[in-house]
Order: sequence, then structure tokens, then C-alpha cells
Amino acid sequence: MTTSNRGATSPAVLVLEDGRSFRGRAYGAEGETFGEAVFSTGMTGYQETLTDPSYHRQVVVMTAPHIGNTGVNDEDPESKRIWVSGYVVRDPARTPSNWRSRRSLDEELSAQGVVGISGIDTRALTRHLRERGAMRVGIFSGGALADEATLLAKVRQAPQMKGADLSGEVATEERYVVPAIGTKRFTVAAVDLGIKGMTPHRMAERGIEVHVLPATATAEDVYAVNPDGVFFSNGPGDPATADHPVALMRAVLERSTPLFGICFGNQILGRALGFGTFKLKYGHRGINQPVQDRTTGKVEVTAHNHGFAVDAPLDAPSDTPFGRAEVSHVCLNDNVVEGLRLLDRPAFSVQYHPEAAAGPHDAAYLFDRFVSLMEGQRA
Ligand SMILES: NC(=O)CC[C@H](N)C(=O)O
Repeated sequence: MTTSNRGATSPAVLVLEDGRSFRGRAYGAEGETFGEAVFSTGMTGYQETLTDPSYHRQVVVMTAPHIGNTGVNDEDPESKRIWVSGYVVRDPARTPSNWRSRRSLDEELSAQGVVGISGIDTRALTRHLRERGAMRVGIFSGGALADEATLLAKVRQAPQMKGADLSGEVATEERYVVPAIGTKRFTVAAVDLGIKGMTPHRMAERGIEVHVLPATATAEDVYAVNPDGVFFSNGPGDPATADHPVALMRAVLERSTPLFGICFGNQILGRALGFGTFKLKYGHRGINQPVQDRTTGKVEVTAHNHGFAVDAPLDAPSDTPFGRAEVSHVCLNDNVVEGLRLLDRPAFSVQYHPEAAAGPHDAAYLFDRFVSLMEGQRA
């Protein structure tokens, strides 16, 4: 077990683009970093959050005050690296303790060059972001410290999340196969826009052999694997930029191949159907968001990580180029569209995370729905 006292003495400052700043201590690597400041309310699952590619270019503020208590293990990461561009915690664990822990979170952040800050009032920062909306931020420590006017000017030069096209920066370059666990029943082509490791695993558990394809995959690449179904993953950036995945999805809808999308995949289905997407004021990030499945009336507690949403009518089905579509799921906190379903073709998607990494397992039935669509197509 290791602990680090280095951060206890080294100053750091967080500067928001509207000029508000917070002084704290360096946590993880020292230096400077920029991104969109967002907050996550998850009390557990910091490893899954850090390694979720959808957080690329975001500085994540944890509202839970104690982070790092269970250290870092080798089992929970959702990808090969940490993707958040910066990390903000109130009170990091001094002494991590867990049977799976291999090192402290501070050490892991340092080893991966992730600049963070601790010891700031994360509640005040979260309230600020909730009132003013997600915005650009910088964290500075060590040699990067300078007067605040200089730092603020740097923050204001950083790129915005709106209009950012980021899938290509996180997705696999090479295709790979995740074999079915047990007897193979189906083949799925999964378009990787920033996929989390747990997603193909949840499919593999249901007898699906998952062919993960790069974000640049064409319809020929998808159909070359002879898929029973096609999946579109989560991913970072603004869905308004995702023209290639939208065109690919339209080709899949055209052929009525069973289709399932998660998060970015839901936004792409929205766009493929002709709906718009928009940026939420501060997004949904956490693992206890209430969502109603309008097809059954059931409410599920779900894991979220999205800053954008689909703009679709809630009250009645819409006519789209692919037949009628309806909003299948809504967030009960704010009525944001959380799922879409086609009524005349085997396609659906959700804005949240049924793979539940980290998070509650209430929404696991959605993978079973995907299996049912594939079974239905065979019958
Ligand atoms: N987790 C995701 O797929 C996020 C989708 C998109 N980047 C958003 O922020 O809304």
C-alpha cells in the first residue's frame, strides 16, 4: 500500500472560463490541462468514470467528497487508459484499502499524466456549474502556475465541446472480436465510437460474438461480418458532428437489420431519423438517474454520462423516413429523451448505460431486448 504526501503541499488552481477560480492542491500529475468542466454524482465507480472514453476532453468534478478509498485495481477499467482530461476531488483517500487495490488513485493519475486538483469546495463548484452551465476550465500546478489573468486567457483559448468531433480520437483503429461466452447464438457488428469494455462483455454473456469495428467502418465492413444485429456505442463529442455514423446507421435501418444504440448511439439514431440534438445546460452524469420505460411504465435507476440530448416529441409517435418512431424512455428529473424506438423496424436505443459500469443493473433487460429483436428476425 502506498500513499502520497506530495500533493498535500503543492498548490494548484482551477480557473473557469467565466473567471471564477478555486485554489487547492495538486492531485495526480502536475502541469496544466484544459477541458469542459462537468460534474458526476456517482458515489462509486471512479475507475469506470476515469476510463470511459466518452469523458475525453472533459474535466470531471466528483460531487462525492471522498474519492480513491478503494485505490486502483486492474479489473475495473473500461478501456486501456484514463480519458478524462482533468480530475477534481474534494478529499482524496490518504490510505486506500481494498483487497483488489494495486496502487493509489493519486499514483495512477500521475503515472498516466492526468492533472488533477484536490482540496477545493466541490459543492460550490458544482452549484456554479449547475447555475451557469458546463463551461471550459483549466487546472494549473507546478511550473504551469502563473497570474490568474494569464491562466484565464489560456482557458478561453481552449476548444469548446459544442462542435467537437472526437470519436476518431478514442475509437479502435483495428477491428477485433469479443467471443461469445458459452454457445454462440448471434453475431453483432459493433461500431466503436468510444466503446466501454463492459458493453461487448454484456453482449458476450448473452451468446453474442461481437465484432468491434472502427468508427470509420463502412456499410460493406459491417455486412462483411454477416451480422444478426448492429450496435452503435457511446462516445465523446457533439453528435451534430457525427455525419459518418449517421449515414452508416441509415444504411443499416434501410436493410432492417436489428439495431441497438447506447448514448452517442442514441443521439445518432435520433439524427438518422431526422431529429435534432442539442447541448444540455450541464448534462446528466451519475449512477442514480430515474428513467421511465414508457413501453412498460416501469421506472429504473440508471447510469448516465451525457451532455447532449435528442430533440424529439414526447407526446406522440413521429413519422420518419424509416417509419414511425417514438420516445421510449424519459428522464423523470427533467423529461429529457432517454430512449427511442422504431415501431415498424427492429431498432431502438437509449441515452443511458445499461452496461452499468459503474452503476445499477436495472437496465440490463435492454440487452435482452436486442437479443429478442435478433431472434424475431430469424423466426
Ligand atoms: N456517453 C456518451 O456516449 C456521451 C454522448 C455525447 N458525447 C454526450 O455528451 O452527450
